[in-house]
Amino acid sequence: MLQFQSVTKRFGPRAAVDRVSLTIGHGEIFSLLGPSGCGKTTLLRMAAGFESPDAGRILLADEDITELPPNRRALNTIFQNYALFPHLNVRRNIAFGPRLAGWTKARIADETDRLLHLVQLESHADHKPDTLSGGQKQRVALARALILKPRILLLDEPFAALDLQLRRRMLLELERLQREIGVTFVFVTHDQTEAMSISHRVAVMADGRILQSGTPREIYDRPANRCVAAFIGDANLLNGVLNAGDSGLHLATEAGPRIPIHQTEPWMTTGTAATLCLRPEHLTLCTAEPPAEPGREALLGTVRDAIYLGTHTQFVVAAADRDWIALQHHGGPGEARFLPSIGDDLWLTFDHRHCRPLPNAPHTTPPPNEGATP
Ligand SMILES: Nc1ncnc2c1ncn2[C@@H]1O[C@H](COP(=O)(O)OP(=O)(O)OP(=O)(O)O)[C@@H](O)[C@H]1O
Repeated sequence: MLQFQSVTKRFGPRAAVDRVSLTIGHGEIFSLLGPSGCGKTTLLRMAAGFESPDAGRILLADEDITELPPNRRALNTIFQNYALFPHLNVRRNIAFGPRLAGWTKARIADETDRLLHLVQLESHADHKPDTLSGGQKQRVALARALILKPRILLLDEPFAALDLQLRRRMLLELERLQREIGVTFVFVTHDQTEAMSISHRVAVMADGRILQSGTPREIYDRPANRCVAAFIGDANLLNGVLNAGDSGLHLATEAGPRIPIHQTEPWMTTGTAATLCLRPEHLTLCTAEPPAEPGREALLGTVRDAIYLGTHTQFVVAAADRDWIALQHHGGPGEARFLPSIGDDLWLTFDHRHCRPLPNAPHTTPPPNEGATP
């Protein structure tokens, strides 16, 4: 549906977007995720036609739109500040685009009613924007964009100004709309929870480049490099070096554990500095020293911190000269789980199979025309 082909945009000497290639499919909810200044908005503005690339092409349903002005592109953009007309009521705000496009009165009335129903604002049709809540304004902005039936809706941090509960409701609403009308949504966000919870696919950006694109699960379970692992979710990231030993390639970490590598990848050469990624839920805490087991690591440590998270507690455990993050589930009713207190000595164990060796450099593994997928 929307394709970026090696797109670059410079502001002065610096590339805000650097040779980005990306394909977004029809009906997808796709998120561009990354830290502030990584180029997400610039990429979105180029799709909308508000910026033009210095190099590369942008295609919409196979048509080259790189040089098309914004009003000739079959897409619509919603920015964070809603941009509703304050002097028009909700109904007239929604009907504004169709009026300008010269639709008949009957068609405008029908379609406006349909959209009011879709965003569940029938009872507010006569209200002015300044009497609406943030979430209601956002729904009007959505209806106003959707009435023109864009093939793609671009949303730049649309929910940033909303509180957590409203944001959750809006995300559910968007998912419902997507199911009902099949529009392709492209989101820009720096909020990984938002991106991971709603998107079919996510592209993680840094420094104008796409580090990885894939489903939220792929990105969480198989981050392409250290930078992605650090940005998405909590992770224990251990520095190390790849070494060839008697039993094959392994990652010797500064913290001590030597992790055998069973599946080698092209970047894994002896002497290469690398990172070991171990997610907190894969660490187990126990009071007694566990029996030695091949493929399982056990370290003696001390609890330094505990954060209660409702269903889980997150522990920070000092062991082998570093801090480890471990997530312990509280278990169901009647289940007695080991939940230590700050200052307790304990054993921290993990399985080598849950350790993921990652390249340190961000751009080591991208395939030719796409962000790096695992
Ligand atoms: N019109 C402009 N003129 C000069 N530099 C710009 C312009 N627009 C963006 N930039 C620069 O390009 C880089 C990428 O900006 P962009 O707004 O795309 O980032 P972003 O990832 O959307 O950030 P944020 O999440 O903070 O909005 C930044 O370094 C920014 O300062």
